[in-house]
Amino acid sequence: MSDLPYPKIDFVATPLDGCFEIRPTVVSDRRGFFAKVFHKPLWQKHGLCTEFQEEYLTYSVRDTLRGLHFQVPPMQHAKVVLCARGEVFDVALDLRRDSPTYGQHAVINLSGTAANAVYLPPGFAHGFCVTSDEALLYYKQSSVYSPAHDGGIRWDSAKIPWPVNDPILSERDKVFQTLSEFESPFSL
Ligand SMILES: Cc1cn([C@H]2C[C@H](O)[C@@H](COP(=O)(O)OP(=O)(O)O[C@H]3O[C@@H](C)C(=O)[C@@H](O)[C@H]3O)O2)c(=O)[nH]c1=O
Repeated sequence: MSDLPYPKIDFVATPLDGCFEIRPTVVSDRRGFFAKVFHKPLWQKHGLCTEFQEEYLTYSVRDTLRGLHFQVPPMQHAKVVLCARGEVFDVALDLRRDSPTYGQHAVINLSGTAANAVYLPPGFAHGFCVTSDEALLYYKQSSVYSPAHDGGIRWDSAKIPWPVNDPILSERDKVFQTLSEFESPFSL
């Protein structure tokens, strides 16, 4: 018996080491579709974290932008983000100070119909912008939420080609430090 999952899951490397798009095979029939995202042995084979401390959902309307968020050490975490409904322009920003891609980002378009997800290792900031009328995002994180370690980079300071110029932002997200002001506590 094969140890590979059915339906198949593809791991698409981004230019940022350790950050992946996870693409499940979507199997459709008259009822709708089935897609398997998580398969512990295969995630381990790709070097991904498989032990998570929190899972949560967020719902957002079109043009909402949340981010760019991270938790600093010792409460840093790996994060998995899946768009269960709608479409988002999702961004991973490398904040590992000794990384050859420090300050660079990857864009992954997530959608509820593709059932794809992004895996961000520790040392990344995450954000997204909603490009459909509404979007439901499902997260897994490898450490618990810690307000004292929760931080961010201002959304418009990292040369990210966001699909909106005037997004809906939280008051907190409007006033984060810029990427150039940020002194990274993350290492590879
Ligand atoms: C993230 C988080 C927030 N909260 C609280 C704090 C606040 O009262 C309320 C909403 O928090 P925020 O405004 O920070 O939520 P939000 O802006 O949606 O934060 C999220 O943004 C995206 C981009 C991510 O990557 C997530 O990990 C998370 O940081 O929920 C928790 O209780 N637990 C949590 O894990």
